Amino acid sequence: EVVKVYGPAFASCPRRVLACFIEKGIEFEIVPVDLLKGEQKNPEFLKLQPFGVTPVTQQGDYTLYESRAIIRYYSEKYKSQGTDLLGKTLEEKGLVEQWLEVEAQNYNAPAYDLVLNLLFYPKLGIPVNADLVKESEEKLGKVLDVYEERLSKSKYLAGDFFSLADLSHLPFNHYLVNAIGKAYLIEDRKHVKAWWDDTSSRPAWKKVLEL
Ligand SMILES: N[C@@H](CCC(=O)N[C@@H](CS(=O)(=O)O)C(=O)NCC(=O)O)C(=O)O
Repeated sequence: EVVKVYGPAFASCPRRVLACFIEKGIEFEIVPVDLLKGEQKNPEFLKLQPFGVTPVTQQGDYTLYESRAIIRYYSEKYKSQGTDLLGKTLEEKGLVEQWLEVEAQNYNAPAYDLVLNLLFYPKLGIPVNADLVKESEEKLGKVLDVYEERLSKSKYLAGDFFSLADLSHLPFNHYLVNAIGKAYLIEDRKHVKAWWDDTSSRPAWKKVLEL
């Protein structure tokens, strides 16, 4: 049954879900939500997502929000098709969960603050918080130093297989490298760069960028 994805196809968290769906061959339909008009704060939308952010998914009468919960649920539901994104053994699954949490708890906030300040605020005429940009850049650099060490021993974050943990980084890595002039954070780290070059060249991710 087709899964509805509420959210703009350019936004990072909807893209996290779309990348998963394309890797898994899950049929979806995008329901646009105009963030610049603040549609995500409409009463209708808040009924779906009380925090007023995108994405939300609906399949039949099953509604889910929080992009990382969505990709975990659908990767499990459709584990027998498309790319295996969860790992095979319990130990592999544990490492996928660990690096998904590292992304959500350590990588996301500094990456999000950089993208918000350097990409979206200028478009919305909101002043850039230069101190926060500097702090976020330093914080993200330290996080990526940990990734560099891990990726010097392992092709992907959870092991020798591409997983949700790697996929979860695609949207913000893409903006760092291609939209806000912070490519050096990725490209000056040999193994992080190799990881980015490999994961961003996946056909599924290229399809997301065409949506
Ligand atoms: N934790 C949420 C975050 C979702 C989120 O912040 N979405 C942003 C867009 S983006 O970060 O994915 O680009 C949004 O809808 N922002 C609208 C708003 O903040 O009003 C998730 O992972 O789904």
